Amino acid sequence: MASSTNSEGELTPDSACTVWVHVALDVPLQGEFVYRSSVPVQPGQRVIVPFGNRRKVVGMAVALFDEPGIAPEQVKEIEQVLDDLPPMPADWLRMAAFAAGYYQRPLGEVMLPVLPASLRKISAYQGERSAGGPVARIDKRKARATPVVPPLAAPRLNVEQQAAVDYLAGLSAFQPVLLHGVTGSGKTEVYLGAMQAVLEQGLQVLLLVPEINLTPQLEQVLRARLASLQAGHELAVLHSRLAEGERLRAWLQAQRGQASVLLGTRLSIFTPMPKLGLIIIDEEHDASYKQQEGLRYSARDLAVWRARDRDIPVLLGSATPSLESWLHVQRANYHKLSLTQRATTVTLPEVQLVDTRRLRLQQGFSPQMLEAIEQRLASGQQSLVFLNRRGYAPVLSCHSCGWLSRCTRCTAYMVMHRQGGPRNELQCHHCGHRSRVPRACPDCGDQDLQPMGRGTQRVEEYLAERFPQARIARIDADSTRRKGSAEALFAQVHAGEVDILVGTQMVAKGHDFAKLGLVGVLNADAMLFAHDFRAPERLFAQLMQVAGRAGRHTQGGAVMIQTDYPEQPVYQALRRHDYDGFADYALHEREEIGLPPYAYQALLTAEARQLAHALDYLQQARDWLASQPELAQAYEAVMLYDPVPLRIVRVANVERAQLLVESVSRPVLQAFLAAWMPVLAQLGTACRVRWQLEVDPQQI
Ligand SMILES: Nc1ncnc2c1ncn2[C@@H]1O[C@H](COP(=O)(O)OP(=O)(O)OP(=O)(O)O)[C@@H](O)[C@H]1O
Ligand SMILES: [Zn+2]
Repeated sequence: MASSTNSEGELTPDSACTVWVHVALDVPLQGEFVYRSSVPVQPGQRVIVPFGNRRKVVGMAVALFDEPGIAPEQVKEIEQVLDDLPPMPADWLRMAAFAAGYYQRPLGEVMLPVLPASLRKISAYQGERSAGGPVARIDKRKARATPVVPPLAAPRLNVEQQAAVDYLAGLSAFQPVLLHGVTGSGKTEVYLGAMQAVLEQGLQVLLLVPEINLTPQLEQVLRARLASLQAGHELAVLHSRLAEGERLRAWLQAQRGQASVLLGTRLSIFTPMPKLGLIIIDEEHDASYKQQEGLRYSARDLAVWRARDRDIPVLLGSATPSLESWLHVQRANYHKLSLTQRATTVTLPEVQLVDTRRLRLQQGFSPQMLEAIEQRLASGQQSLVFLNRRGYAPVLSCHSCGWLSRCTRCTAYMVMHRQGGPRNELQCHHCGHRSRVPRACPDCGDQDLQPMGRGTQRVEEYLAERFPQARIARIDADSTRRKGSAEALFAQVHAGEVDILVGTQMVAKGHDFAKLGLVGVLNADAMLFAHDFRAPERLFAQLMQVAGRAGRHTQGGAVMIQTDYPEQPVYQALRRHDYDGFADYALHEREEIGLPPYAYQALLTAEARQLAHALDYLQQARDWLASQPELAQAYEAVMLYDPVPLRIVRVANVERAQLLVESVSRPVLQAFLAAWMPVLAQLGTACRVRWQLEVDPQQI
């Protein structure tokens, strides 16, 4: 007799015989793998199985069967069932299955990589140092004591905030809510208010933020607020910079229902939370919610899916909502709540466009901007200079022969980075290649090599020269590489130890700087004419966010944007703080051309040593549909564009091309992609190219 299963698909305890198990493995092969087990195993349990000739891997049991479905003698035995955790819950398995289907990835490539690393490492379970497995080890270790935070009561909410909280507190079933609040309107207080109502019912809250850098400030507020509530509520924080042990601990707190609130970046969406009652997504428009490698999921979209599946409300907050969410509001799929006023000051900062066409700039600065910085210095306020380009100069050039610092491996320039004298470097921001700055031109030997253009380092250098009395700090990916350095820099700004802050988009979002009066934006036009159709939307959001850092706690905040194109609709809408106007304009344009959110896209990318091979692969993938009259008809609503090289076609000596797939119908697109995947895999092997398919690409 084969083993018997009860109605939940679990093995009944008395079954001693073999059971056949589908196991999802983190290998790039579609489908699950069949194993046998003579000990009880349940779906959602991790198992150690032999794979290939000698390897062993951790997999996830996803289903049990009475029959193997293939010749039983080919089926290998599960080596160990890991039972240091209860099986992953059913809703978690459903979400993983949905993500695998929607993003066209093998189930194992979804389920395993999203777990804390030690839960899927053989060495954590077997061998001398495994000591009962990672869960037992972490449970034995004492948690690092968290600083005790003095409790902080909520401020008196204003009318709009209170109305938003009241509405949210009245929800108990699935309902997506868009909280559209101007910068500094106190969206965080609405999150906290909504959260409190859910916590009082003994439920858990998942709060997603786009950036690690935003967690410390929010974490502090959250701790203080939780401390002021009656019941002892625990907060867990999850992001990718955590050490492995810390990550596992936070994950376990959430998974065991001990943490009432989980604050985290996009990967937290995959954390099991048994009592989940509310999901909040801060800065919902932010591109960081989209994972750019491996499983290319959108944490925002999965959050809405998860909320629907769990039948709970989901709150999306932003000063500049994505056009996707805005359209959902127009179509009445999402309920909209608005905060139209700033919480602490009466007015939004004045936005001034500085027309740079006829101006003489000094190191990129207009006289107006320099004067404004000077005035703020005199009055003891901070200024933020925003430039979305790190390094010293984007390219180095030889004035006598025209040599430029090209990367030998990419179709891109090497960026000059100044680290002092002989340590000055050229760095390729695409492949990571680094080299010394040459003393003389490699082509003609001339010693007069000049940096062209400017990045944050050079701006910082110039400002130090121009305002010797000012305390200047720079925050970008370079200045914050060491763990803790971003926190330290932000703390300096908050403490008022900085007069002028130079930064990239890292400083643009979310931060609540109390003494910041002026925001100056350099080189905004660079994004205006980018090829991506989302460029204006992104530019608008970014500038609106960075502008929103000004004058949050003092009157008279001001924003200066330098541009050669002041008449562009993006800038005009910014001047008026007119998100609605911009969104209507942009949506109208998208509808006319049939672009997202009015259409759905997927992007097939191919990589090869030679561009022709990549293009050829894409062309064959495209031709496949045309060659099947029946399918071509069934997928009439799917449009396959011509294969094209990427704008930066070569990176690290690999040539890249892409093919865009589009349809007005999401289900039709999904069905087509599922049918197309095996063809892509087959062609990929035949053409020897690396390929990947991205659903809902954010960058094209
Ligand atoms: N009701 C209130 N009374 C007094 N202060 C408030 C109130 N609500 C919020 N604040 C304060 O207003 C400031 C701005 O709030 P918050 O950072 O939540 O804005 P936000 O809407 O998230 O803005 P952004 O989109 O720019 O990040 C904070 O310092 C916050 O403490
Ligand atoms: Zn390179």
